[in-house]
Amino acid sequence: MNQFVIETRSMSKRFGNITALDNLNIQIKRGEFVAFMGASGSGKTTLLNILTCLDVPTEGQVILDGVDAGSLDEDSQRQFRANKVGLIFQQFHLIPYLNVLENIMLAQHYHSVVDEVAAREVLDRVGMSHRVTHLPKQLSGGEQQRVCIARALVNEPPIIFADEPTGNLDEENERLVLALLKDLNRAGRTIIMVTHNPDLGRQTDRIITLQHGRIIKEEQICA
Ligand SMILES: Nc1ncnc2c1ncn2[C@@H]1O[C@H](COP(=O)(O)OP(=O)(O)OP(=O)(O)O)[C@@H](O)[C@H]1O
Repeated sequence: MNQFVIETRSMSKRFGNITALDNLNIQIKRGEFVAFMGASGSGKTTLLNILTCLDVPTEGQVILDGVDAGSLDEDSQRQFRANKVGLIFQQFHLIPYLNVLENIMLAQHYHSVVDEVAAREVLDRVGMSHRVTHLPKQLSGGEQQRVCIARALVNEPPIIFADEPTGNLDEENERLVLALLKDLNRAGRTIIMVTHNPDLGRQTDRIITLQHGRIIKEEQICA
């Protein structure tokens, strides 16, 4: 098996005459926890969109779990997202009129089969089993993010993408969410996190800093 779960080869993305990503060669090992950092407009979101098959590069290759993403049709891209990827967002994106348990079961429904026991188990893992019948608006930001982590986990994806996962949280919840991500990483999941926060970045294995769509710095973090 290829040791890299994600690889980009001379990959660029242009929007008209704007170069959002410029000739990127990135290799992420299975089980790594990597932080992408960089100022606003440096290309982080564009990169995440491409690595999750929501967008395609203009040039170069993206190899996802050994498969050339350029060779995937739309259906296979959807399957890749459903089977391999869990997404955690800054803005949570929970369905407001579904309760906590239903939000998790909806993610199961889109993936395969609905299994209430498994849904409750994953909520237990993030410490949210006492809030299953609450609506998202009845939860604090930290609690909502824990539900999002449960939703990202419920289908057991090998790769988790977290886009500013603590951007809307206070320090205590930031610590809690990061601890959860670290636990998942220790359990073998690859985690790719976009963050503006250098303190968070330093708690991963590696920080890759982008500027104007290029890598300007890579730091290996020693625990
Ligand atoms: N759909 C688009 N059309 C045109 N230009 C775009 C599009 N998406 C992104 N860009 C441009 O590409 C560059 C990179 O944007 P991107 O959103 O990836 O940056 P970012 O690092 O995620 O920024 P932020 O931290 O503010 O979210 C910017 O110059 C942006 O204006």
